Amino acid sequence: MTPVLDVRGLAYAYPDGHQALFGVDLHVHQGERVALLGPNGAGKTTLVLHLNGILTAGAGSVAVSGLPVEKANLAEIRRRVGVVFQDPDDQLFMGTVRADVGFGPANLGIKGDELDARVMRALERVGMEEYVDRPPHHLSFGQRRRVAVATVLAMEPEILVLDEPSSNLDPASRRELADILRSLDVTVLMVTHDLPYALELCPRSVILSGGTVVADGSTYDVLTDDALMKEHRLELPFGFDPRTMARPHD
Ligand SMILES: Nc1ncnc2c1ncn2[C@@H]1O[C@H](COP(=O)(O)OP(=O)(O)OP(=O)(O)O)[C@@H](O)[C@H]1O
Repeated sequence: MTPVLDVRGLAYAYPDGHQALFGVDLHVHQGERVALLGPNGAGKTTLVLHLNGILTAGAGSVAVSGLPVEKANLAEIRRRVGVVFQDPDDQLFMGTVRADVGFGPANLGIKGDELDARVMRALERVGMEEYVDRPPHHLSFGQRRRVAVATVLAMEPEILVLDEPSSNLDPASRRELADILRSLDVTVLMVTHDLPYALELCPRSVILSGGTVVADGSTYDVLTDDALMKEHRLELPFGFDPRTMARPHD
């Protein structure tokens, strides 16, 4: 089966010469939810920026459902790969929630009732349909993050990539977003430092460290490998022990 996301030997140096990725391999199949973990500066954001062609591979390749991420395919790649950035304000810039969520599909030529239906469907999936005619800047941070997820869902992507989805959310909003993400029938790659969130949501975790993949396995196995965790500066929150938790993915 062709992976939804197929990263092979990806290497990248920033223009200043800093080599951020050294031959990364990552294959994600349809319906998987995968956490991308790793210490600060590991290269996680650099990797994510290659998935929808914001950065171009120095060496190696990235393909989404068999389509190479390259200039000629960027419009289609950006429809297939929905990236939810850490700061929702990077994604919301229109006067109303409706206009923001409809922006991407409208650019694909969708209009009228079909556009309205797409917008409402995406907002319903994140529980924000009541806010459709509100200005995004009047919403709370957690509500703006949900709308940012809806802007991406409205494109009906094949893979949803989330950068730190739980950051700055209160515990109830964090839980509600987890419920939303679990309910979506979409492949998910989630960059996070929130290890309990990774355990709760993602059966599989990949650790990126120093620009290379150093572990790829079940989230439970990764988080309970004390030597691996220590070596790559990953720490569980005080008092949190996966061994004593219900194992959500068994
Ligand atoms: N524009 C840039 N120019 C030069 N080097 C950069 C640039 N952006 C990032 N880097 C470097 O590339 C490396 C990887 O950075 P990246 O942002 O991908 O890490 P990260 O894993 O996402 O970190 P964090 O967890 O802190 O968000 C770091 O050493 C960083 O300093």
